[in-house]
Amino acid sequence: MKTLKTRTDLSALNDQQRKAVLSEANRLLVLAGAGSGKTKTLLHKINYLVTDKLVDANTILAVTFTKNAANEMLDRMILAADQTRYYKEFLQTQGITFKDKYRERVRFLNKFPWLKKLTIKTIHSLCYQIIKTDGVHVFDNQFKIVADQKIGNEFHGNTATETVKEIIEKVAIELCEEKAFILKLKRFLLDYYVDHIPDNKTSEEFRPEGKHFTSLNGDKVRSKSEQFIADWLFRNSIEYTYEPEVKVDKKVFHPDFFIPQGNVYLEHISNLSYPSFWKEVKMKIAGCTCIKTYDDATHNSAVFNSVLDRVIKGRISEDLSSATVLNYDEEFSPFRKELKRFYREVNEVRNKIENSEKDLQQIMDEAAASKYERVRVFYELAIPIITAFQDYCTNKSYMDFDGLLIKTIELLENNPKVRERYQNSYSHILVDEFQDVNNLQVKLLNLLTTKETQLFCVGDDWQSIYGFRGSEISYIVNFKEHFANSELVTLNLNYRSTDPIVCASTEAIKKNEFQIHKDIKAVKRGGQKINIFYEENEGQEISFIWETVEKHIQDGINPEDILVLYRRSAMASELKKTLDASGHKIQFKTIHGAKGLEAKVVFILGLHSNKGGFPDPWLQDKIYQVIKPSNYDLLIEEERRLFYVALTRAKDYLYLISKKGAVSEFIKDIPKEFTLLETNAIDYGTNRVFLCKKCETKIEEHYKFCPECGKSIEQNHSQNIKWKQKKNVEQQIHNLPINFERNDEQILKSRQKFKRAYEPWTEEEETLLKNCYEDFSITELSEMFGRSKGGIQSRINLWSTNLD
Ligand SMILES: Nc1ncnc2c1ncn2[C@@H]1O[C@H](COP(=O)(O)OP(=O)(O)OP(=O)(O)O)[C@@H](O)[C@H]1O
Repeated sequence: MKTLKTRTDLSALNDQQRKAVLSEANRLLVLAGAGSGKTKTLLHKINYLVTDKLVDANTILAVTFTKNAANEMLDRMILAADQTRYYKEFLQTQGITFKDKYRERVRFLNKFPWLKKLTIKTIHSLCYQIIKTDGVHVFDNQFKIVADQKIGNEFHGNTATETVKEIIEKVAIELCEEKAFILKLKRFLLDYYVDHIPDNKTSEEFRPEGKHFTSLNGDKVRSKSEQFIADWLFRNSIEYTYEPEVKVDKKVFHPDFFIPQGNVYLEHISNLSYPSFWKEVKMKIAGCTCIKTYDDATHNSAVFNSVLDRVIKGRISEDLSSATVLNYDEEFSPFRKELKRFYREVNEVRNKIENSEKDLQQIMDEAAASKYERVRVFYELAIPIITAFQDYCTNKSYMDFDGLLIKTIELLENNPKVRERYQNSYSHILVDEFQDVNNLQVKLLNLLTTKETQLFCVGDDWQSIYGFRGSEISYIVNFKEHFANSELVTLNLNYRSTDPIVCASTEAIKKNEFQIHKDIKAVKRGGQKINIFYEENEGQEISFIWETVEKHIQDGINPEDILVLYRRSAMASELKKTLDASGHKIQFKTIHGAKGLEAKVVFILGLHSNKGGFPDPWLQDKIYQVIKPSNYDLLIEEERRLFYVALTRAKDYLYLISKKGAVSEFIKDIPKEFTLLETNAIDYGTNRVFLCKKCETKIEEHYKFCPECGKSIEQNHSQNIKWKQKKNVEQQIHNLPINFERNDEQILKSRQKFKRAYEPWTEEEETLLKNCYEDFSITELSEMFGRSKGGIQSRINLWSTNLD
């Protein structure tokens, strides 16, 4: 590319990056893969605008998605401006706090006044400023921000002391003062989060055998009808015993219920009940009153209610109209986890409704028409909570993040003078992470720009991962249709990761249909292949990661340059505890939270196909489909983009953690040429499979030679032999008796991990260890013997010292 003389130093950019910086287009999309210098290009563009184009820094607005990204942008601008290199050294100082960074950032911004004039903000922060200044037309401008979590000082302390989650529970508690509501909520939690009644079966069909239905007072009963009776008794505050034992003539009977207040037994008759004639006769002889209800009546709950009113209430002397008031804490104390999940789902629904085109009434009508009881009841509970939440926030002058956008749009749409003022304020608008914009954000950008405004967007459609929060990947994929007369520059060199990581991630994402094809090349050639670990037994993954982390730290990698990523926080909790206890301060992040980050060593947890693994297309839940129908393939595509983001955080070493026999489809998508098989064998079905060390062909265990290159399995696959040897030793250890009876808490805990923790070594065990310890690593021995690594090592040390 012909180089144009510029005052800004653009020598650190490649041709495409420079083309983007120099472009005069009023609408430009810089489309790139991960690690290709999007942010770097955007920052050079700002420098170029101010230095070469003499644009007033006051009129430049750079929009980021997170506060951290805005701070990082500012830091990178300061680093470029600071010739003394002091700021670089400061940022590299170990242990500096967030506050230290903030103070130093402000000090440096004061040193470079033009930097201070720039507006580098999150989109929410920009809206906040607009509403604070001009929002009196649309809201109480003394409002406070309310967020899902406690937030820092982004809004100058103007934040509510309570979080969204706290308010949701608060208004729900108020609604629970009405008995019908609290009982409906409890019934919902019990049916769908405790008993897990599936959508596609009628309740009656659901596991008719065994006691699988939880009644409102927590008993497990055998059928939906019995649950109905138990619930009816509970609602009416009538005490009962479920399946009491009755002895008549040395025979024991178990009628369904005993109601002491009326001294009656109740037997519910269904086509699954055992013949009751004989039982009845015997009970009558014994003088017990036994009333019956029939399954036919249960098909209509109103009918069944009146049956119970008639047959039971008449026999009870006490006045039931003064039935007890139910207490929220008492009712839900055994179900806090389920309640938390329910509120989380209500909040997801609330967020989605705010971002959707539909209003509450429409959602309510569509939910009421759902053919699934679970969906109908969920909305019967959620809509009153969401309405009460909105009223509460208006009353307190609270605004949430989506509210900020909605009110700003309303303000700019309805007040042309205010809109023009903002349009004139910004001649250049630069947007980072453009792939994650949603309808509201694009609406806002359109309101802030005129034909003359330069809109410079950078993004990567492969990294669009906020569809679940309403972002629309189509804005980046169809940029030209949304922004007339736009131009496109593509960046296709990855500076971050090694060749196998770039190739593997590019191959993985290519499985998506909805994407823009890009030919990404790694600048760093060579590098270690991706390491896949297949866990065979519980706890192995922790040992593997622990040892690998230690190995990298010994090799000189800074623990802060090691990143553990996961789809859901629960996947990492055990590992985090273990590593924290070992004193290693490595970074743990959800993949969503790792956006924009990079690290030398990355582990991705939970890549298995079982429930709670990865991919996890949770939005296919029918509850969310009421707001916006989404098809399964598109949800998997978003999961795959999330996988791509995770893979591309790694600079040099990448470890994927999976489970033997339940390998995530995403791992199978990575071509074998980019992966390395370390500790365990892959289970592709019933046979154990190894990769030939010479040509990496899959070879089943029973093969004598590699069918591809002819390499002998016996010679080449010591792993295979070793595996058999290991199984043999494990079997022998398994057959040894456990001789130790102590049950201290610490020992029990340790036993969950190591079967023989604290048990004295027996002669047989010691002989076994002596025979095989040279063939295995300490970790393998620890797994085989069910003892800690320290325990094994000290045993071995003992003999070596004795030998000396
Ligand atoms: N032209 C270049 N020459 C050398 N290094 C570069 C160049 N462009 C970018 N880099 C380096 O590549 C790395 C990634 O850059 P940057 O963070 O700007 O990428 P990105 O595209 O925004 O990444 P992502 O979208 O994956 O978060 C950084 O370490 C950056 O310094």
